[in-house]
Amino acid sequence: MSNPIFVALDTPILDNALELAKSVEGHVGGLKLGLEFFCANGHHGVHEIQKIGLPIFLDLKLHDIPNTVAKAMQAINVLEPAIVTVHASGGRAMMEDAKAAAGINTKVVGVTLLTSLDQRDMTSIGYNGSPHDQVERLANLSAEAGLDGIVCSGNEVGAAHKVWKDGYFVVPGLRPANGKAGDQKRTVTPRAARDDGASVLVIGRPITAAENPNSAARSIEATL
Ligand SMILES: O=c1ccn([C@@H]2O[C@H](COP(=O)(O)O)[C@@H](O)[C@H]2O)c(=O)[nH]1
Repeated sequence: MSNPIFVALDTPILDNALELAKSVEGHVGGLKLGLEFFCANGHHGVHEIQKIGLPIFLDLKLHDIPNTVAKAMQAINVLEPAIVTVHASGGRAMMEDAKAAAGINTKVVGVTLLTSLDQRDMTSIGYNGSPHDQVERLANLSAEAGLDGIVCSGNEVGAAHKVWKDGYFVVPGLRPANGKAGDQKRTVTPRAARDDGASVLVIGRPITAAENPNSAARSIEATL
């Protein structure tokens, strides 16, 4: 079994991202770069991180009209990311065009409901139903649009797996037992998410904000 942990290198400073990635490279299976890093460092930054030799997950959460998202996808194909995110709430046509524009070896996954949102937040933005309902609805739509999988919290990944047997499930919002949730509202442990069928475990601050990121990554890996 390959290591499912993708560490989230959430920093705008390239040297810090490189240092973090090198400090944990033996204990993670991939490196996730998000908006903070990409806006500050662009393609050059991604190329530098790629030199470490681990798969790159570009978590750009694209969300716009289909034409714009497809063009953005074409513009990042040269980086050959292993995984790219789009917001599933962008709709079926947007997801279809995103997948059609992506490179053959890139998995395109749809963000269903951010792990920083709970039932109360859903109601305030006008979504009906529970987080489970929303994740299932957007998992079905993502599958119909031809995506490879979804992003959801560990609370829903088991149910999503049942409705999409061969889907690819990316799970952030992970916290070791007694870990600080911070801005995350739907959290589970990495082990629970793995047991419920997560394909990728996205872990940021529990590793990157630890006093010793290498030993934090090692001890999380040991729980899997
Ligand atoms: O629903 C989502 C989608 C993406 N993320 C990203 O995952 C990491 C989580 O970082 P932590 O420090 O482990 O909380 C971060 O890069 C988010 O942008 C998410 O948390 N939830």
